[in-house]
Amino acid sequence: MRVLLTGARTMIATAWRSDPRKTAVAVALMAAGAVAAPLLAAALGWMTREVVAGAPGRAVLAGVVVATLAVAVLAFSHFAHLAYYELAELAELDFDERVVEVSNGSAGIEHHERAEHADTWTVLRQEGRRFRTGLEALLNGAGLFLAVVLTAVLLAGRNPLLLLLPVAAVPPLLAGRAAERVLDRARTATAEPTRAALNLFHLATSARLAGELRVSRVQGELRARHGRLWAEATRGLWRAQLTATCLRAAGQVVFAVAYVAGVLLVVRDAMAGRRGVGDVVLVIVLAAQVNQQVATAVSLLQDLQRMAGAYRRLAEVTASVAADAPAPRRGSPPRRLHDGITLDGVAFTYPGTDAPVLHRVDLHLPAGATVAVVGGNGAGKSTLVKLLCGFYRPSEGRVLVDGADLHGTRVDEWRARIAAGFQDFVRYEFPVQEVVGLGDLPRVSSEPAVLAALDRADAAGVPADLPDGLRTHLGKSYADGVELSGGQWQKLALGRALMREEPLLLVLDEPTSALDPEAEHALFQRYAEHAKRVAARTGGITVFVSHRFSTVRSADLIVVVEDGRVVETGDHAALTAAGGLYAELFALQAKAYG
Ligand SMILES: Nc1ncnc2c1ncn2[C@@H]1O[C@H](COP(=O)(O)OP(=O)(O)OP(=O)(O)O)[C@@H](O)[C@H]1O
Repeated sequence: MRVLLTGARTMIATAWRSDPRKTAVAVALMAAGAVAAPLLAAALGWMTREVVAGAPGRAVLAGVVVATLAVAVLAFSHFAHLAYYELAELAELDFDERVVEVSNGSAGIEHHERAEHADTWTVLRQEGRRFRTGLEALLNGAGLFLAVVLTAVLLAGRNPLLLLLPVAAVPPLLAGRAAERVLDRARTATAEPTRAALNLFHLATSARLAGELRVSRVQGELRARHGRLWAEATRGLWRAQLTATCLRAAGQVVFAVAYVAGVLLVVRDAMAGRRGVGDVVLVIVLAAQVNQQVATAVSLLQDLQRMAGAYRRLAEVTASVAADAPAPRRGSPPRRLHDGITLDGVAFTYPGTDAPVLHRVDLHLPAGATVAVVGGNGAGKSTLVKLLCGFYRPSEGRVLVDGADLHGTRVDEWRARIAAGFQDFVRYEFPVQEVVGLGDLPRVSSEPAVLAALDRADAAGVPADLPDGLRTHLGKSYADGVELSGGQWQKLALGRALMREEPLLLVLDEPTSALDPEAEHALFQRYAEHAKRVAARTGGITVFVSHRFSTVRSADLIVVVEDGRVVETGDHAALTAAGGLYAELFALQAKAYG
């Protein structure tokens, strides 16, 4: 209930903040439309009385009132709908913005990785779309409340026993709430197959992946798996729908009995001469409205509960993201590195898993060095990079930046001093200028800065080949958007990573996997020279993760990672002379590339 009230308050406050006049008009129209219905029943009773009494003048007047109220019942809610349509859009936008804010609201990325949060995110993304209904329900609910009060007053005036009619509306309401709880549980329980099915649907309809799917001829298999997952989710939801429908029907039966009893009561009063025929008409119409009011209340309650459920989930996620947040940090990163970055006995296990991914890593990355991290798939290279960026805190040990624990350093300041290019990069569907410029937000509009970054990334040719150069809009979401090749997207992403000119730490986690080995090698050489010049001023470190040994041979320090352990470190000459894993793998790759 508290969540429901909080959700309702938040929605109304959002609507009021965004447009007080429209909110007031919507509420007023809704209220007028709601009270018009019981007033119509009263006017019908009045008209009947006048007709029976043979008073044509008053009967005509009553008829005009009846007609006016009948039109009002239809028209008011229609106009109110127009008024609150825009408000509902704003409420939905507000909710979406909160979800985005919470999603990015912590320094780390733990809350995205935890399986127990994944279901909540799935439901939240879907529920955001239903917010329009939530606000409508709220406004309709306020109008309904007025209508119920007026109806109760009119009924009590005919026979106090008729007040039991609204009381009989309670069981359907309770049944409706129970039904919604059943559905809510089912939605959470089926979130996993729903998410998996949506993922398969996305794979099977993505233009980017269409080629691979055709070549590997897995479309049929994907369709079958999608069908199975969908059927599993639907089965769970259907069972819950069945239970919910039975619960609601049981509640409605209770009211139906009370309705029949109420009408019989007033008919008996009329036959005994205690009531006129006008009162019978009034009660028959009003009692039917109570029925309608109950049905509306039940469905409104469902919408409101659904909205409250979405707010509850949002509150849970917000609380857990806040709980994941580290204690306030005081330290600032140095302006330049003197000693470098040290991993001191670092071990790491991903949250929600048991198996350690890094085991007691001791490693020193000297200031000003270009460092290459090599190793097989799943060795732990990207995890190492994530710890350097401060996405996670090591489970054991410390990451020291010039001797100061990274955990005690303000994350936002550390992030402002580093730059990164990831294997899994973002494809922003913006103009090229922004796609690259976003790597250094304050200079997002600076053309010279973007051109220089593209030059460092050896990617100046990408905009040069596009119809509007840096102004070319990218991506398929726009009619005039241009689609790039995987390698071109990757080059722009690399340019973005190189926007910051003097980072203390630049991590490039396989940012060139779509390039051929020679291009990658040339790029690394070129960038390493630039990095050396910058490093002389700032002591900045460049960490390059790659599978290709030919690329990394000129690095000052090569770190070989295997099964979560650093097994060798040194430069190319030292490592080949040592004749260990690096020497073996280097020789293997050299032979393979001829
Ligand atoms: N978010 C995660 N949650 C749980 N385990 C993870 C997560 N990310 C990676 N792992 C596990 O950690 C191990 C190391 O993964 P990591 O991505 O660091 O390897 P990598 O050396 O970068 O591999 P690749 O070269 O294939 O990219 C793997 O066994 C992987 O399954």
